[in-house]
Amino acid sequence: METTTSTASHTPGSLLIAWQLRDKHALVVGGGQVASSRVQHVLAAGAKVTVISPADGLNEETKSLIDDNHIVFHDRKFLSTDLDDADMVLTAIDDVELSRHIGASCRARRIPVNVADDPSYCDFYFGSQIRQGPLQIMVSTNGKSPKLANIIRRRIEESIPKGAGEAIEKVGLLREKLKERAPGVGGDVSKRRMKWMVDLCTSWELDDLAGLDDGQIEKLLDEGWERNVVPSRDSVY
Ligand SMILES: C[C@@]1(CC(=O)O)C2=NC(=C\c3[nH]c(c(CCC(=O)O)c3CC(=O)O)Cc3[nH]c(c(CC(=O)O)c3CCC(=O)O)/C=C3\N/C(=C\2)[C@@H](CCC(=O)O)[C@]3(C)CC(=O)O)/[C@H]1CCC(=O)O
Ligand SMILES: NC(=O)c1ccc[n+]([C@@H]2O[C@H](COP(=O)([O-])OP(=O)(O)OC[C@H]3O[C@@H](n4cnc5c(N)ncnc54)[C@H](O)[C@@H]3O)[C@@H](O)[C@H]2O)c1
Repeated sequence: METTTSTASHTPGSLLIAWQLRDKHALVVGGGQVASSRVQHVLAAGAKVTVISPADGLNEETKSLIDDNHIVFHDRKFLSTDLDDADMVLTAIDDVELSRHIGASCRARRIPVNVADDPSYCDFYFGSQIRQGPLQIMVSTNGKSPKLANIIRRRIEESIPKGAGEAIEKVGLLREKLKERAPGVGGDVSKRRMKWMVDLCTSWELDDLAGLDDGQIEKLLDEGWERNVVPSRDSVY
């Protein structure tokens, strides 16, 4: 009898988004190794971070994160009132019952929550992450295999072009200046801006974009944008 195999998954995936957490309140419950990784992730997103854990349960990394950053730290066990001003909750405690209780309370209050290692209580999962300046890459296996996410992430990391982060930074700067020269949303101005940016990004090498300084950015705009052409790298450098 013939059998068919399929690699297609019938369960849906997850929504991959870059969540803007700047100045929002992120509550981390726990102070061990997993908590320290969560704290680093939410700090990198510019969140206002609160950590709840008895001080004698903090590992060295979490301790230094608390010492070196603007983190509100409460040296005690979790209280339900801790959820009051939280925009996001991350639990990383070695108490499954309490973790689930916190997960369920967050759901009831519609606060997005991640309960480490307990997928059915998570509104979102963490993934294996790469950050190089403004470049952010996350590998998710949608809960199927965190270790493989880690391995695949390392391979991707090795293959990222060297100047990628710097190139993105410079193009970001250029786009800001371009929007100052040609402000407005939608319509012809947007169309022209987008076409010019696409042409520039596709015709220049990443390294050349990465090497742009402020003066060259101005030159690119004066001689390129204003004349509606994409100048060669050599004419700008
Ligand atoms: C990616 C990473 C991000 C991070 O946490 O920052 C992450 N787990 C990492 C490592 C890791 N976790 C585990 C191992 C042991 C080996 C293995 O099982 O593979 C290793 C590897 C190691 O330790 O080396 C055990 C584990 N994890 C979960 C369960 C429960 C279950 O599967 O039911 C169990 C079984 C517990 C048990 O058996 O008792 C659940 C989750 N772990 C997730 C994320 C979410 C899904 C991610 C995805 O979609 O792929 C999800 C669903 C929820 C969440 O926690 O957000 C980080 C790697 C970061 C990096 O190195 O780059
Ligand atoms: N997703 C992952 O990558 C991953 C990896 C390893 C472990 N885990 C899970 O994450 C959880 C935490 O792992 P860990 O290695 O950081 O644990 P850990 O034992 O090092 O730390 C537990 C922390 O919880 C704190 N804590 C305990 N009870 C508390 C309470 N009532 N209120 C506030 N804080 C409290 C302790 O002070 C301690 O800081 C475990 O449940 C583990 O299964 C997840």
